[in-house]
Formats: sequence, structure tokens, C-alpha cells
Amino acid sequence: MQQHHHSQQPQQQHVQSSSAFSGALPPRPTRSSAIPIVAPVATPPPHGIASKPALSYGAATAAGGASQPEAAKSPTGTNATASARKPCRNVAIYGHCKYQNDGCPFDHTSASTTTPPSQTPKSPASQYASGLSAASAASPASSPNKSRGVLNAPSSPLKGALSARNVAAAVFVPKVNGASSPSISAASPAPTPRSTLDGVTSEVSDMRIDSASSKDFAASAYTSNGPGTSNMYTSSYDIDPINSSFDPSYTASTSHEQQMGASTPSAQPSRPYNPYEHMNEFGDPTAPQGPPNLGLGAGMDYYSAAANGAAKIRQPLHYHLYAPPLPHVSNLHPHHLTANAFFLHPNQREELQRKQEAMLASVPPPELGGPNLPEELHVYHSLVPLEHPGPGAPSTMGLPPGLIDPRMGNPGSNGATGASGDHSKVFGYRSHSYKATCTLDGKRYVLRRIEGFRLQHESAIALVERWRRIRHPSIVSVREAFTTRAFGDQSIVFVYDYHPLATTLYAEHMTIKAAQPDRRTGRLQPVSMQVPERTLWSYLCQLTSSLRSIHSSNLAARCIEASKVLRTGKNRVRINCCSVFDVIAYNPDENGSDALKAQQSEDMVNLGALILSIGLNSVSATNDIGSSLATFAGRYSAELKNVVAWLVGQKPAPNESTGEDAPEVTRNVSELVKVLASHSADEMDSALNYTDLMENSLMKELENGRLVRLLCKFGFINERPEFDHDPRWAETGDRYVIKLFRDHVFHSVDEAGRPVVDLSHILTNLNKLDAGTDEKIMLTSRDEQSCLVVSYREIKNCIESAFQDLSRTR
Ligand SMILES: Nc1ncnc2c1ncn2[C@@H]1O[C@H](COP(=O)(O)OP(=O)(O)OP(=O)(O)O)[C@@H](O)[C@H]1O
Repeated sequence: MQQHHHSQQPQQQHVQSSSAFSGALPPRPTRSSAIPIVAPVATPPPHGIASKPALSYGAATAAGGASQPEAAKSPTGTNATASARKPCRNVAIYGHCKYQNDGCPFDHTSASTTTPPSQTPKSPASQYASGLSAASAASPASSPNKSRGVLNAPSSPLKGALSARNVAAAVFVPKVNGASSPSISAASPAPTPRSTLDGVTSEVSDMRIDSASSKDFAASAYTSNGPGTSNMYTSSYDIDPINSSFDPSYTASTSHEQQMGASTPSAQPSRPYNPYEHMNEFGDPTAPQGPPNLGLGAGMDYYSAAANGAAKIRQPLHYHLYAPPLPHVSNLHPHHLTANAFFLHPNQREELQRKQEAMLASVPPPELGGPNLPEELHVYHSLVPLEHPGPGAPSTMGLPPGLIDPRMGNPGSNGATGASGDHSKVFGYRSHSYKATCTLDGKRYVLRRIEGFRLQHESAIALVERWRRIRHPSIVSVREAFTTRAFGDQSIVFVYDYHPLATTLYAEHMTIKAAQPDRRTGRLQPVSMQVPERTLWSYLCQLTSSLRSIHSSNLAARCIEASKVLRTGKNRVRINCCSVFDVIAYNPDENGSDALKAQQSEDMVNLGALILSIGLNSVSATNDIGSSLATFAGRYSAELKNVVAWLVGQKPAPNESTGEDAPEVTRNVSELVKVLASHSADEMDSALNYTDLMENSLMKELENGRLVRLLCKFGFINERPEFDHDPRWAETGDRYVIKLFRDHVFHSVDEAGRPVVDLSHILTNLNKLDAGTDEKIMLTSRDEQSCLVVSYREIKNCIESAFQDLSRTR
């Protein structure tokens, strides 16, 4: 309520001053639109008519009121003679007035005289405008920030910023004068009485009125903005300033050229827009002419020119333009392009969000029917079982939604994993897996508890330390192991990195998955179990690489099993549960190196058996290796079959022509790496392509991050009920411009008053704002009684200044 009160009060005040400003009319009801500037041509009498006096910005007048300036007391709108002396606003905005010969009482002459500042009522818009030129102590809009504003800096290109009433003076074009900042030229007489606002006078005196040269100015005026950014002044001659804001044909050189001081309006002839002009900046020797103003080409070679150019910062930076997707990524699937030009691909977003949901999944506490788990275990808390509780357990004990990959269905129903506490098919002990949060770093880990295990040798658990040091993209990292009685028994717990929504190769390829809806028809279709050969090669390459790392560390995986290889993404696999066997099957009497050799050799056999089982979608494929290999050979290439046969220890077939036995190759991981060389190259290509795709996705999200930061700043400033004991802070001074810009971006309406719900309008404006371009826009107050012509750079400065004020008070 308080906020409402504060935001209303200044608005009412503004309406009052605005109605006085426009001439004795009752204030119009406040509308959410701030964009009526597109509409005037649709209204029969454009201005000067009693029913629509609000458009007479040129001379601020008032019907009365003690607070009004002296000069404001002469009526406008009702006095045709007075109107005739006032410059027509249509000329100011559109370059011509279509009602010139149709009764429009305003002045359309293009002869120019100096536009004197006229009296301005203290509407927030005019307050801001006057604040731009000189901070007026009497103005309620004056804020301590103004002196900091770029607008007051003598060399600023914003020096000629217009106040609301200056909009009434005809077309302005920036005057580029050597290295100094552009000033503004007015092209129509402005016979309004001299202003009492001295601060504005100094600003307006910078405006050159020279209708004869105005065309020349127009030709050079576009130099003030960067390519892709139209200039309000230029637009006012021949294009619609609103609808053509992205028309690149009205832009050419950069402000850098202006800084070089060689492009005076008269010196630089009009030349066609060249979208590749920036390339010339570095002195491309193939260019037909040297880059403007750099003096390159003659005597300067391309590379030194490039080094020179690279050192210079080009302004303005074109942050307001979305960079298109890179061709090497986007050309992969053209139909993906249009939908995903701006944002992360929906499937990718969905997958990432599902993973986050899995990370945050929790179970109810035991008193509410949840599983009976210790509240804290060593440095871990919030334990959530990763396996279903077994038949007969109440539903509250079930897995929380979002914890498992939805493709897998209910794990209990299809037997993808055993129930929590079942005997592990691999380790033999009863085992449980939990997701848990670490109190030390707040991250999620997986705790694998082996129930009823009594540790006999301290040195066994010390082996875990060796596993801790192994970091490999295809191995689930081992963090630590500890024994505990927290579950009421003797248990050992192994801690691993958590990979949300991970499934096992067993669940993925050896269990029948629930039918999935067809993409085109939407009908449920059974999921094919056939594993493409490319996928098998990919698994083989990844697992070989991880074995290589393990074996070279004088360790053996000992758990190359379908249920112990996790699938953590599309075709991404990781060996899980490393170190468990080393601890639970520890034998102090074993000869170290012989045992290790045997275990490593076993890893190779298990790898072959795993590929064979996946290819045949059955764990029992290893029961009869000979017949399984025959079936396998019917589905896959001879090359793959031979590699698998070699791994599982089958004798290679004799040479067909000579009948001789093929030489036996020693079976170890180094040999396997050689065998897989060409497939590893394929794998690397895929990985690099995927990296490119990810980088591209990252670039899209980067853009969004910028805009979110900007929107946060808006949120801090707009509608703030009070700041620094000033209840009108959010509505006055720099903040008034921010408010009008917010209206322009989010509350604009079309000609029929319907809200413009157009994301591109928002993105375009926010990007230009973030980039701080020199392009100017017209902001209109909610009551349509006043307007401001400001550049995005000025608005950006206002936001920065207001935000800094807020953050300084912390
Ligand atoms: N590090 C991990 N990150 C994420 N999920 C994991 C991780 N380790 C295991 N899981 C998940 O926990 C579940 C149970 O794993 P587990 O290894 O106990 O499978 P299992 O088929 O029950 O094997 P076993 O027969 O040995 O008990 C699986 O669905 C697996 O996806």
C-alpha cells in the first residue's frame, strides 16, 4: 500500500504540471502507454486542435497557477496566431507534415533561426531535460548524480541532448566539428520566447540552425552511431524513426573515425553503406580503397595495419546485436536454426533442469513415513535412497519424483536395479546407494553402503587413497571410504561423485524400457533395443581410455559389469564403484604384481564380455561365448566382432588363404588402444563437435545473463517507495527517464491501444541499452503531455548512476 501511495503522488503532480503545460485542459487519465508517437497520423487533426493540445511541446504555457513560469502564461493551442509561430512537431519527427496544407496551424517553414530555450514547466520530463544541461537547484528533478552525468561533460557527444520542448523545434542534426563532440542543428525557426532557464540556453546555443546545410549534415550524421544503429536525426529526414531502428543502410562509419578528426560533415562525402567496412579498418590490401581516415594501404602492410587496428577499441561496441550462431555449428541441422537462434535448445534445457531437479530431490522424514535413515552420517546429511525400497514398502518410502531418468520408468517394476538392501549381483554383500549432501562443501555425493562388512585390515581402506588421485572423464571419481555403525550394523561406505539421472548400462540395454510417444504421431511406440555399432565403438573407446588410466596407475578396475558402468549422458559412460573390490576382497598375502596383472587381464576380458552382452541385450550372453559371438557377428561388423573375440580370449580364425593360425597378440590395454586408433579419432571428432555445440549454447545463455542483470537493476530502481528519505526518488530526476524507458519497453501499446507483447521489442531495446548506443529514442510521459529525446547511452548512464546511489548505501 505504501508503495502504491508513493508512486501515485508524484504522478499526480506530473499530470498537473503537464496539463498546465498544454493549456488549461483537464489532465488525461493516465494510460500505460508511453508510445503514442506512432499514432498521430491516424488521428484526424494532428495537433493544435482543442481536443488534443498535448502535442504542443514547443511553447510551454499554462492557464494559470502560481508556480508556473512567467512566459508559460500565454495560451497555446487555442491561439492560432501563436500556433503558427510554433514549429510543427510532425516536421520534427517525420520531416514533413501531411496536414501542412490541410489546416495545420503550426509553422512548417524550413528557414532556420536559433532555437531559443523557452520556458518550461516543471514536469518531470522537462525537469530531466533541464537537468541534462545544467543542474537546476530549484528543480525537484535535480539529483546529486547529474553533475556526474556524461551529459554535462563538455566533450560528451551527448552535450546536445534535447529537452522535451526542444522536440518541437524542427529537425536536428548533429554537427560534427573537427574532433569536438557533435552539436545539433535545427532546421526550422523557433520563435518561442526566450527561456528563463539559463541552463538550457547554453545547450541550445550549441545547436546550429542551417537549413541549407541540413542535407549535408544528414549525410554525415549517421557517423555518430555504429553500423546497425540508426540515427534519430538522420531518420527524421526520410525514414520512420521507430520502425527502421535496425536499418543498416543508414549507418556507415564508426565513431572512431570521428575521433580521428578527418570526417567533417563537408569533408566526408556520402557513400553507400558497406557492411564489411569494419574489415577495411585493418587495412585489407584487397580492398578497392583504403579504410577511411586510417591512412592505410599505402606503404603499410596488412599485418602491421591489423596489429595497429587491433590495439584500438572500436566504439560503440555492438553488444545490442545478437551474434548469429556460428556456421560450423548451425549448418549441421538447418531446421534447428530458426527455433534456437536465441536460446538454449528446449531439449537441452529440459535435460539440465531435470538434472537439477534430481539433485534437489528429497524424501520425507521418518516421522512422516519416509525411510528410516540417519540424519547425519560422517560429514553427510539429507540421505535419499537411489534404489526403490522393495516390494511391500509404503508409497512414502518410494523414490522421490524426479530422482530417476523418466525413460527408465519405475525401477522396481522392470528390475533395472535391485531393491535397496538386496544382495549385490557384483559384490555379493547387501548394498544400498544413497544420494547425500556434504556439510563441508554443500555438494551432492553418492554413498554406497556395503551392509554387514567388517573391516579386517586397516591397510585395505588405505587403498582408497590411491583411487582418490585418479581423475578421468570416464571414471566416477572416488572421494573416500569410512566404516560406520550409524545404521545399527557394521557397514562400510564408499563415497563417489553424484551424476544426476545416471542409469546403468544394464538398465539402458538389458531391460525393456517403457514405450515412448512417437515424435510425429504421438502414439506410443516400443523402444528398439538394437544398439547401433557406432555406440558400441564409442563405449569401447571410452572404457578403454579409462582402463588405460587405471592400469597405468598400477590399479585394476575389477568392476567392468553392466550394472557398474554408468551412463551419464547420451553415449557417455563412466566406470562406477572403483575401489570397492580392492577393499572388500583385500588379501594381504597376495603377490602384488602377479595379482595386479591377473586383475588387469580380467578387466580386458570383462570389457569384451560387456560389449558382447550389450550387443545381444543380455547379461547371460557370456554363458556360451562361442554361440554368442556367432550371433554377434550377424549383427555387427567383422572388425568389431574380432575385437570382442580377442578381448574375451577367443582364438582368432585361421588365415583364409593360407590356413595358418593368425599370430596371437598380447592382450593388454596398450594393444587395445592401437587396435581402436581409427575409432578413437571418430570419437574425438564427435567430442569436438559436441564441445562446439555446448559452446554455442553457452553463448546464447551469455546474452541472457546480460539482460537479467539489466532487469535486476530496473527492479531495484523502478517503483522504489523511498530512498534517502525521498519518497519521490524513483519518480524524479534520472529515475524518471528510467521509468519512461521501462514504459517504452514493457508497456507500449499499438494504435488500437492493445499491449504490444513482443519479445523482440524488449530484446532489441534492452540490448541497445546494455550496449549504450548513441541511437536516440523518444520517450513519452504516461499522460502524453511531454516527451524526451534521449539516447540509449544516456538512459544507461541514468541507470548506472541510480544503481550506484543505491549500492553505495550498503
Ligand atoms: N555415482 C552415481 N551417481 C548417480 N547415480 C548413481 C551413482 N551410482 C549409482 N547410481 C544409481 O544408483 C542405482 C543403484 O546402483 P547399483 O550400483 O546399486 O545398481 P544395482 O543394479 O542395484 O547393482 P547391484 O546389483 O550391485 O546392487 C542405479 O540406478 C544407478 O543409476
